[in-house]
Amino acid sequence: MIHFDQVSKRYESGHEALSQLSFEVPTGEMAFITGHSGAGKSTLLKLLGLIERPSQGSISMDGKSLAKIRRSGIPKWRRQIGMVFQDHRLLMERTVFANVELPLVIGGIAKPERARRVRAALEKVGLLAYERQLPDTLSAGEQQRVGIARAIVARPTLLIADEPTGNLDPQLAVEIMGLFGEFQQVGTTVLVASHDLPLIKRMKKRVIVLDHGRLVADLAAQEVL
Ligand SMILES: Nc1ncnc2c1ncn2[C@@H]1O[C@H](COP(=O)(O)OP(=O)(O)OP(=O)(O)O)[C@@H](O)[C@H]1O
Repeated sequence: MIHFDQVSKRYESGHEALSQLSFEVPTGEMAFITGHSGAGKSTLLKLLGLIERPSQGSISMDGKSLAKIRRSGIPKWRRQIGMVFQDHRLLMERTVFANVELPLVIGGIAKPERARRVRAALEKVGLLAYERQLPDTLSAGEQQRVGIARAIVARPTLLIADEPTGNLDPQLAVEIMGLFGEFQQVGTTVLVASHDLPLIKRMKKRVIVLDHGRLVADLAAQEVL
């Protein structure tokens, strides 16, 4: 269970990106975070990844307060979270295999186990045949799938994705969102920031709507028409 309790985030510029945000996401649920540009979607996900800290309020996951995690504990925290970005942030001079392997290297997983898990993750996103290639020989959609494989390879309990389909054509976007749905089906909690309303409606998952940093609507999956 993720719990945001009266969370506000004011950047050093003085801008309040999130205001008194409270909501819960049960373990294993998939939810979209939507809202206009600047509504605070990325900020919300950054708080979960401990890329930013709240100015007020508290965030917890499975009863553990994120405020208690110090700087030295951040790498360990991030190992249980998979993060996907719009600009996938792949290492272009490393192979697809090496990119996906990276979180496992950082996590100290032994080599044979790494190879097994990397191949399982690549198979999941349909890219096993590409493991020796460099990312820039792949299409945009394929590169995004490498980013997703990297995010799930360490079997995170929480997957967060910030506009993961922003650069993709509609058909590819549907496929990528479908992949997130599959991860949810195997028990991962999935939070996706997106402003692609037609695609969100199609997915029929919970939708949390932000407006100028405030939560203005929270629709259960069955309310999404
Ligand atoms: N590091 C920062 N310093 C100052 N202000 C910031 C910072 N990051 C974000 N903001 C501001 O906070 C507000 C929320 O930004 P955020 O990126 O969370 O919105 P968003 O909903 O993800 O927008 P978009 O859809 O355009 O990515 C915006 O007004 C933005 O300019």
